[in-house]
Amino acid sequence: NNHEDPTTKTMEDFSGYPIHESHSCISNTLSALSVDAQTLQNQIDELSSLSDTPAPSVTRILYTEKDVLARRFIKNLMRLSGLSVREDAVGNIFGRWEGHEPELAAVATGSHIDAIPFSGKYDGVVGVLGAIEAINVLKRSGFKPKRAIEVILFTSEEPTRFGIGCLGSRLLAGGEALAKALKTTVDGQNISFFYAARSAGYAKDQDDLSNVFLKKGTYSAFVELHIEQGPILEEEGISIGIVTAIAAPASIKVEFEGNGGHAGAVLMPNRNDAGLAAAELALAVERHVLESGSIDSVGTVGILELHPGAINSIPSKSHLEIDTRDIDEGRRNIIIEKIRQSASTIAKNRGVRLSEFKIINQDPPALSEKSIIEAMKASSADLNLTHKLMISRAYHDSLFMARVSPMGMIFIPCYKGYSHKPEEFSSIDDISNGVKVLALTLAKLSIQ
Ligand SMILES: NC(=O)N[C@@H](O)C(=O)O
Ligand SMILES: [Mn+2]
Ligand SMILES: [Mn+2]
Repeated sequence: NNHEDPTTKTMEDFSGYPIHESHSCISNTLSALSVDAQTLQNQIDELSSLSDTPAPSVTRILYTEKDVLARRFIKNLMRLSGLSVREDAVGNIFGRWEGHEPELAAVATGSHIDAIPFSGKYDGVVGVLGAIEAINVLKRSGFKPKRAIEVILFTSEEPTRFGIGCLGSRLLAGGEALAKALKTTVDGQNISFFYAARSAGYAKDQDDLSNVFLKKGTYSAFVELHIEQGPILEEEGISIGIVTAIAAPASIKVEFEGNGGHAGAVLMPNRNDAGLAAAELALAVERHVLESGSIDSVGTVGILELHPGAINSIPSKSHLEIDTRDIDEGRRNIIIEKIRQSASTIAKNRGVRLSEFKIINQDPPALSEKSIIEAMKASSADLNLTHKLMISRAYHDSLFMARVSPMGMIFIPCYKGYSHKPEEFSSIDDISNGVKVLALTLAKLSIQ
């Protein structure tokens, strides 16, 4: 063993990597990285067919029949890649490639396969199928990890069915409050979380989800590959985005109740219209966001429902769901307070009752780990791929994995930055570049 050789010693001190092991195996790996692009594209296309809406749109909601079929599809691919597969009580799925020092904390990667109504086939999916292919790439190159590498399929990154995003990763990160809340959580059809989970084969004999919580130090690093969901990389012709921070998301549920009544017979001065209260609040959300004076503040009313929802009946109830985000948590919280104030002012002015103003989640932003950013930058450089540092305005499971593990994210370009709609698209070349950077980054992190 060549530790006696002073020059080698310094290199090891300098890089912190055991020279012989790292550089040689990484450089060998580097030269042998080949992505099976056609197979990967076929898998993306096949998975997109497991949808409750017609192509090119994809709709795949948590614990539905299509979701269960898609989960089976992923588990098969994990097994085909020689990974040992396990699932937890809410359906987070783990595929493990054992390392030659299994007692060390593993390196993890992963994303989600659930898709909001009428969305595209790349959001989340690239980070799951791409992660499995990244392991295939490393295996093909003859690389042997020291730390185990795990691919995670996170349950319900999208908030569609039970109104809370990143349900699986929040629980992995020790979401006590969420575990408690899920005992009484129902979806829009009044189906309980546990009934739905059991119909999909999860949460068999228990509703105590504390065993989903990850033990501290389970992972030494977590890296997620994802489409940018913005136009920057495509516009600037850059291949790889290295995420330095993830914006802080929050969501609010609001309900107004008024008197309702006949659209013809009730005169305007005698109305307490819950629908107009909702409309006024929606515009107030936009105003308060713009008042922040920062381009980084955003606010969306993505759900606005009126009851009874009849053209000739004055809305007696209205339901809004508000999504507001910012990379500056303080600035976002000021917006939330302004929205709360407006809701009660509007209710008073219009003589309707503010029957609910509930903050569903109000999460802090997350910062990527410096050493992982360095590993992603070095991997991109090693692969001669242009790259830039950027922030994520969309949230991801990484936002919560950052609570229990050093975190990093790799972005790839997507067509016009489209996402959450059927026109969402990333080329297989861009996806393959992302898979290579992910593979090399996982290799570097797994020999640390
Ligand atoms: N990445 C992504 O689309 N996450 C969403 O759930 C979101 O709303 O940001
Ligand atoms: Mn999404
Ligand atoms: Mn996503």
